[in-house]
Amino acid sequence: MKSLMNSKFNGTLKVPGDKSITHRALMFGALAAGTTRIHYPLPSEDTHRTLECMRALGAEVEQKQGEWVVTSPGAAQLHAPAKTLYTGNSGTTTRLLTGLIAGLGLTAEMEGDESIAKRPMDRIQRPLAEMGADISLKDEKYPPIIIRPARLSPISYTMPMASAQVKSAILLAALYTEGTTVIHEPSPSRNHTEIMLEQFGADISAEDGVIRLKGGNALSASDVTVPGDISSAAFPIVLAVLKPGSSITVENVSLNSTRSGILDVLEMMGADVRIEQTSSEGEAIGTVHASHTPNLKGFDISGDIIPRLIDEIPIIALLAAYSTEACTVRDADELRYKETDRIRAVIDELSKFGISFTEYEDGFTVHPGQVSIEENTPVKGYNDHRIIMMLIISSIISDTPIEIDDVSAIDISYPGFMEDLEKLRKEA
Ligand SMILES: O=C(O)C1=C[C@@H](OP(=O)(O)O)[C@@H](O)[C@H](O)C1
Ligand SMILES: C=C(OP(=O)(O)O)C(=O)O
Repeated sequence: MKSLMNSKFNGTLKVPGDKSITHRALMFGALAAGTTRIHYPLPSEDTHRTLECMRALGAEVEQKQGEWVVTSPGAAQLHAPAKTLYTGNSGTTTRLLTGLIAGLGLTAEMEGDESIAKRPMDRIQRPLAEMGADISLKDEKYPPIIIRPARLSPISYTMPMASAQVKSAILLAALYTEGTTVIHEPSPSRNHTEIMLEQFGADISAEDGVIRLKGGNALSASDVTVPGDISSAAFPIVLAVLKPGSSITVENVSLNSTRSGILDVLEMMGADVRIEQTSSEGEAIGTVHASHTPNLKGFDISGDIIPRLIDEIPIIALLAAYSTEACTVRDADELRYKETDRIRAVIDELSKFGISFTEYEDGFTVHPGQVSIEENTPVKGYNDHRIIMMLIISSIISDTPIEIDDVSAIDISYPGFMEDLEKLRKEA
């Protein structure tokens, strides 16, 4: 990390593929008979967990450079896994797969790492049980998850929280039911499942927060090209905005409006960020140019924008620390149920750099002030990739090395993160 101090960051970058889209392409590829080619998938810890689970259900997945090829006998020929499925650190794998397996009427046991063991699964168990699924949880809430065969029926479900994982688990379970499942979303959450299901031939519509899926259509294998992940791009983009002398371009990144809330926040703050959309068919894709901007304005965000930037809130907290005005995030209680309690983690660790917060149950206010890091301050990454990458960016901006307990979790979502920063580095 020392080599990244006293530097400017300039140049053009392509970040690794979108994690949410890669998970879904593997799952839909396994459900569709035939061959699905996934171009530029994200080869990360989390997506490898989904890949291995699809193999355990009977799909073949060939990993080539820049392409994964899923060959499946089709949903009806998939089988119960021989062993407990291991979902590692991945909430998306755990929740979506529970819906998928319940929908296929198979038996399976599923467990993950220490963090997954603390993430609530009753949020998917409830609607799936309403459909008729037989799912047991530890203490009625946590993994390990046991799924037993059952015949499912469509439901009409109003989601209590905006969660693409809950929505997607229900949609996957609904694929093979007779009739139409209707889901009401309180706020728009990421819609990759809806976009990809349509591409794979499902009878699905989404309008004004209501998603309708008519079960019974077999999915057709289809090729998927995965754009760069905006949640990964967020780190170099914020680095460029905060670091004097920096200016970067991120190409081929997802601009899906259910994911691009961080770009709206940067605009509210008056950051020098320019966006060019290059494709709007299916998943919107484009280029983001970001340059250093002094005197950033404050922001006050809550409501519908929150699911659109939920995973970016740790790095947005750092951005807020460099604003000349107070910045507030509310309605983000979902952050307490991620890899770690991200509200606590952000406040506990950034407070060590002299950043002043007011904490709320559902968010925080960052107060304007001087960020000052003492050399080699020990900080915790909580094994949470997004917290660790945010801490690394904070250290680089301050030109002060810090001691992070463990950085290996970066590979959950952004393999090559440090190498990408190194490529953009120019001596100051
Ligand atoms: O569906 C997905 O791919 C994801 C949904 C979000 O979680 P929730 O559904 O819990 O909001 C997000 O935080 C996660 O990183 C990925
Ligand atoms: C919350 C995240 O992922 P998951 O829920 O899949 O573990 C994330 O990537 O920030």
